[in-house]
Amino acid sequence: MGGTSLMISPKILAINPGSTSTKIAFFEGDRESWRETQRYDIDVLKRFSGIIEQENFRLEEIKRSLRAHGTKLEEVDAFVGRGGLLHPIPAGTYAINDLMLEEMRACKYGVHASNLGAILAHNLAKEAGDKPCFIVDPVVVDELCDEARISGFPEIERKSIFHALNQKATARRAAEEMGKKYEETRLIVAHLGGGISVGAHLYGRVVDVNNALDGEGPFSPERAGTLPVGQLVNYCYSGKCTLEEMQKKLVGQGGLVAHLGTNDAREVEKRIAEGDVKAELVYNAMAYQVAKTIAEYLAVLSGQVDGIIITGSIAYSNKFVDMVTKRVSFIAPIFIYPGEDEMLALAQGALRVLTGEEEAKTYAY
Ligand SMILES: Nc1ncnc2c1ncn2[C@@H]1O[C@H](COP(=O)(O)OP(=O)(O)OP(=O)(O)O)[C@@H](O)[C@H]1O
Ligand SMILES: CCCC(=O)O
Repeated sequence: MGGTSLMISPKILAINPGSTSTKIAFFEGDRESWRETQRYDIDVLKRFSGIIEQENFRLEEIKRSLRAHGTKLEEVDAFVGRGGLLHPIPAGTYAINDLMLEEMRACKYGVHASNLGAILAHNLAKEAGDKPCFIVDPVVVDELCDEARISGFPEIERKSIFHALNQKATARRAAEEMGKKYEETRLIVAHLGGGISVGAHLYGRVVDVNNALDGEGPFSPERAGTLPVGQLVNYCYSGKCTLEEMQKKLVGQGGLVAHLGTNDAREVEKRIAEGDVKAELVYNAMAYQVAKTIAEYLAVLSGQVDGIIITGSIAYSNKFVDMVTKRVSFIAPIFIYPGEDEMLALAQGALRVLTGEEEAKTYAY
């Protein structure tokens, strides 16, 4: 990959692939010049056997978008992609390397749309003239404390898989609002999206967090969350469904989808407003589980918490946020940051390296 010389206001292209879309944003320094969300028709995606097979298709779509915005590939100084499922790693900005690309392509640690982030960023960087390319705070960021790794079943160690990019970015933002450095704060961050992750941030490290991809934590619009394990085991052996069906029931078709047939929190609120009692109970239960998980981390942080951050798209809902905050506002001041700004977080991660504030880390496992 190209060397990284110090730059004042580098032009950065950030790429964030989701399961049915790719978000692209172009920055000069940390100022966004344009952004686009490319949404793909489900019938078009069906032509591909999996996420990785969509590489060339998405690449061409990104180039089309660059042309439409009058941005030449060669004028981009650096490329940054959302990182996917890799070996567990500390937080930070990583230079994209061959090992990472190989593992993402092979889906060695699992299939996730963000596996394409590094692959797309690398392709574009090469074509632009071997420019620097990075991933930032991928979903496998692992800063768990030793105790948090231990489950009561020695064959199974707890893992850290969560919305690291947005959790870290919003934690930094709250710290700044408090006039402190992120590394000086004790925070609890709840990311409420299609998946839900709640993390305990102790002086800049996420020392405990629910594994949002693997049946831990609150249930979410699409995921089942923590389940009574004995009943789960019995269900798995009941012959009622195959392994693949079970995996889908836990991630993708769990949570609100399983109870109410929709993953859309806005639709659920509409039904509640129309008097749907079941929708109300399930939605209340999701908020109850989020609040309960936040309160668990009060103990992780020994009762000293500077702030609770509520973020992700469901944080746009005053109704849901109120249901959570009424149970946890006794703990610490609440910061509400609706949505996520993963694009800015990606650009800022690249920028910290390009301006010399941080050194790019090397992925080597
Ligand atoms: N304005 C809003 N008010 C309330 N809920 C919303 C709003 N916008 C989106 N949501 C809900 O947020 C949830 C997640 O939607 P989103 O599009 O953010 O998914 P995602 O990007 O796949 O999630 P993740 O953050 O886990 O990656 C959905 O249930 C959606 O209905
Ligand atoms: C687990 C972090 C990302 C996701 O929810 O898919």
